[in-house]
Amino acid sequence: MGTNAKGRTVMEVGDDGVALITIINPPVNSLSFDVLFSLKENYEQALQRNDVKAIVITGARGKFSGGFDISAFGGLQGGQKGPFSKPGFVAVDILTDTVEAARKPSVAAIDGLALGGGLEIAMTCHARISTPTAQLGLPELQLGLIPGFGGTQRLPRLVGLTKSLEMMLTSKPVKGEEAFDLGLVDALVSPDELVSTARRWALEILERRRPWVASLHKTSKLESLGEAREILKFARAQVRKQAPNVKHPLVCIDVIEEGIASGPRAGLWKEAEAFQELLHSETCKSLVHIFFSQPNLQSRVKKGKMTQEKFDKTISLIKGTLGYESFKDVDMVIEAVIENISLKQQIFSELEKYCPPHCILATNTSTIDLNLIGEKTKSQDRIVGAHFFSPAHIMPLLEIVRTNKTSPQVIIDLFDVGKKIKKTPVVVGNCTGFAVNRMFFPYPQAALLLIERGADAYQIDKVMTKFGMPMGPFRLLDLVGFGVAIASGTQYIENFPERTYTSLLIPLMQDDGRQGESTQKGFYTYGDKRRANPDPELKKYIEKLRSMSGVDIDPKLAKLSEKDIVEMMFFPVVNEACRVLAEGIAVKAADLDIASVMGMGFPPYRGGVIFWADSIGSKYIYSKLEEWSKIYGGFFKPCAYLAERAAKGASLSAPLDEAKSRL
Ligand SMILES: C[C@H](O)CC(=O)SCCNC(=O)CCNC(=O)[C@H](O)C(C)(C)COP(=O)(O)OP(=O)(O)OC[C@H]1O[C@@H](n2cnc3c(N)ncnc32)[C@H](O)[C@@H]1OP(=O)(O)O
Repeated sequence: MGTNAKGRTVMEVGDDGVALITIINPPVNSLSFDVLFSLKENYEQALQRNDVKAIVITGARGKFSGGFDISAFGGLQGGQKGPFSKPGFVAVDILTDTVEAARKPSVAAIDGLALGGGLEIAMTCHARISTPTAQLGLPELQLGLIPGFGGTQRLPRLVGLTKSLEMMLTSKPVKGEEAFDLGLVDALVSPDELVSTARRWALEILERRRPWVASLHKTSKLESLGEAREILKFARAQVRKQAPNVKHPLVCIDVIEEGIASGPRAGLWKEAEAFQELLHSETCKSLVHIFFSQPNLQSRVKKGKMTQEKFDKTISLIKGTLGYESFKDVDMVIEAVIENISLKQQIFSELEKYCPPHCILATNTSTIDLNLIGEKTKSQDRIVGAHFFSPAHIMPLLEIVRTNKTSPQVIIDLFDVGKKIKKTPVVVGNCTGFAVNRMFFPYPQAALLLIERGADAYQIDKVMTKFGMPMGPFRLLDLVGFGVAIASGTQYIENFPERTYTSLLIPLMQDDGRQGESTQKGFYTYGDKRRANPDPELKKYIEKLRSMSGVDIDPKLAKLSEKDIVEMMFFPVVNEACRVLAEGIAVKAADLDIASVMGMGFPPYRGGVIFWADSIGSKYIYSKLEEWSKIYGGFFKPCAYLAERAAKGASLSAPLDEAKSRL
């Protein structure tokens, strides 16, 4: 997890009288306590030495710094004390009163990354020189925090309020080129000229041939207080709409406002206090857990819009064909036809005939057991699941499914392809639904169970989006289409009959020509711009269903609170996730957390399904499921894993010693 090396800075003083301080803490030169102490020591020494006229700060191996060492948050959250737990020690004592206020000028020489605390150090320097491709940003909000080393005060003063809000609230970095246009950096140079230019620049500042700017006191880019308040008001409204469940973006806006209204030093103190408080929040703990659970983050950081040129080039690489002739030279095939076992079996027999013997034969099935798909071939060592999530160009997860016959080389090659196409691959074992769909199959089923007994479909969807899901279960069923929902539901009925809730509502609606969004009618009706409108006719189908099945309205379910809905929707998901863990389909709980966030859109600030469940406690979840299973049947019955953890009062994520991993 994170950086284990403690890190340091080194200082070399050149004949030109410039002290070059280099941050060294691979792989991203994060700012551990040791790095910060060493930076402070070297800085103080540079200020004292008579042979030092100016200072340049840079990072080793082409990376300025990836920011504060995130792996140290755990210790701080656990109550670790030290100088850094004193609010303002770094932001005010070191960076503002020592570096920015120094009698000797400093310049930051930035290549690779200057993120979070890294950029905040650079902004306390009196100028910044960057390479055109470096990434500069304050991504702290993606960790449930706000910038803590003065970033909330200096960024608005360097790039203006609107742009700084955008950079902080979206956590997206800008490239050196854009940073130059914005005024965040003072010059762009190639990596081999970086340090020499920065040295010269620092001396020119000393000689007053370049401006000596303390960013904290710069005012030229700031709007008047009245205008600033309007911009901040608009930002607050946006944040309340887009992220209603988290408070740190609003805290960030408050802190920025304090600096504009009461002066930057007051802003620094407010920032320091707010940072300490947010560090201990559940949101921060959840998002840090997600950060360390994912194998590759850069795709998100780098994600940007595609240029027309890149689009044209990409499209030109795609070739269509109606036969198998051209398959003789391919290295990998990913089959993605509908969920029909005999069709898939036929395709794999044909692929085996036409593709070369080394070719990887992958299927994008979301539910069907791979052993069945490959049953009619002799190539079972090359058969693997490459399960992308809809919409595939947006959802970052790639579930790589292996059977006990898939060769390790095939897994490694597919993993490599996954990373190359900027997905987050997670290797899972083979079973119906694999890890993600299996864990989430109770999600729409719980919703169907509830509405048949009197709950309101549109309220359920609303509560789920309020909880942070991208959409509720009924909107999701409309999106995937009733054909797919019935096909995958059939897989669960056949494989897990004792706990699959069988509802005839969707077939009933389908018989009436409703297929979901594709026919503009499902649980919702759809007008222009894919807008989903609640449909009063839904009642008619539910009543018909009740008369067919004999299920009555349950007065309790007809007036569920939001908390009840969340629990009845997600505890069955947690229950199935426990089975997935117990069977070794996923190796560790963190894989299910990341898979639930990246594959199903579970809110990252809740840390993933298992992390969230552990914040509630296995005992409570078990007792609720047990209670509901007595009333509503096997769908809610808690599994043995959950029962055991609840009995021991143990967390669900603690490593499993008894169950053997299938991987
Ligand atoms: C007080 C301040 O305001 C507070 C802060 O500064 S909070 C920190 C702000 N910084 C960030 O949020 C940056 C987080 N890091 C990233 O976005 C990406 O890691 C990156 C863009 C720097 C590099 O991406 P990429 O090249 O894909 O490499 P990636 O696999 O993510 O990271 C390489 C390793 O560095 C670790 N790492 C990256 N940034 C780190 C950080 N700030 N602290 C500790 N470890 C970090 C990763 O966990 C990973 O470790 P691993 O190899 O053991 O899994």
